[in-house]
Amino acid sequence: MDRSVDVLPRTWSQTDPTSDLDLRLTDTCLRDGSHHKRHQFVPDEVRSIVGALDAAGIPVIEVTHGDGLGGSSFNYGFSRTPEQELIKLAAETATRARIAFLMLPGVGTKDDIRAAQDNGGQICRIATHCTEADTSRQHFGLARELGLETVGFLMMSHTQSPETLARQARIMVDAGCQCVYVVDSAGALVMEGVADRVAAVVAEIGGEATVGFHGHENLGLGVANTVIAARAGATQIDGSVRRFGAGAGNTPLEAFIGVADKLGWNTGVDFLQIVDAAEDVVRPAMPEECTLNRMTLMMGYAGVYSSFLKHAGNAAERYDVSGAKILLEAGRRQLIGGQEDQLIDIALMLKAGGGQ
Ligand SMILES: CC[C@H](O)CC(=O)C(=O)O
Ligand SMILES: [Mn+2]
Repeated sequence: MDRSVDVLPRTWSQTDPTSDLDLRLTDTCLRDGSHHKRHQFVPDEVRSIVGALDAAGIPVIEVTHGDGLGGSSFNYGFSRTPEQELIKLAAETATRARIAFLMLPGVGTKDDIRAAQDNGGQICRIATHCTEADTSRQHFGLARELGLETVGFLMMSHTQSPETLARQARIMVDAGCQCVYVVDSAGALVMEGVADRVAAVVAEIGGEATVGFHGHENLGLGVANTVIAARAGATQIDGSVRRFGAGAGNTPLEAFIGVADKLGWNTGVDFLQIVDAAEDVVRPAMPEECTLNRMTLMMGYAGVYSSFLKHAGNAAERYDVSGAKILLEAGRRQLIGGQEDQLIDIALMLKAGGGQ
């Protein structure tokens, strides 16, 4: 059956130099969505989500604790099902998709990478704060030695200039990274800010490695930012079906796929199938929709790491202070991943009448 749908007239895109892009998509609802789910995925959810995304043609599916390999802990929240078990299930379920896993140096270890590969993971994504790429060297080295495909994540990219990001991307590529992502962890970037950063990274590493973009929806710009990232040269694109991710969620992948169809870009994903998967398979696994609200908007506005949302909400409730004010102060302090405990510090300061 021909499932193609009529798309808008392409008056503008006919003159667009990027009108025939081949993009490789990664769905991250089983990793970034783990933050939203408080790391409570169960095997049946992984089976059904991987089955549906794989059938629709999503080429890469990321599965890990939200904070990456080894993230299940008191600090970040314990996984209901061990992540290695979920990676194994995902790999057994996928017929075409490759399974990716994430690790943050210092949270996971090299042994975790080995175990993830033994369980069927094929793509090793190493995430560092965007000024700390040098901490990823040994992990890229090991991943390449093991024959894994490698991806680097420069998190909180809004905090640094395009030139700094390009230099950090160079460190990752020299260490063995095959694709560097500009990661808008806080959903704080506004279109040109994405384009400039992606373009600078492409100028530095293009020809040796590809460039990716990972967006968050905190200012409602996930799809727009991702489109402009692709126009600037990003060929690997992250998103989460139904936005299932931290903060207000990730770039909604099904919406991006529809937009890509209209622009004549190739994703290899069947739009009608992915829309059904979003509604019938992914949504039921979500505790609630990922929405724009006071807290998530504040994250984008103040530039706060999306995975802080639940931690800030917990601190606000526990100390009976404004969660939005906690986030504003977290943005002012430019907190980075691993500093979740400072959210409690901020809550206590607000409770004592400080920072009001
Ligand atoms: C804790 C890792 C983080 O969630 C990675 C990521 O998706 C991001 O920085 O946006
Ligand atoms: Mn993310």
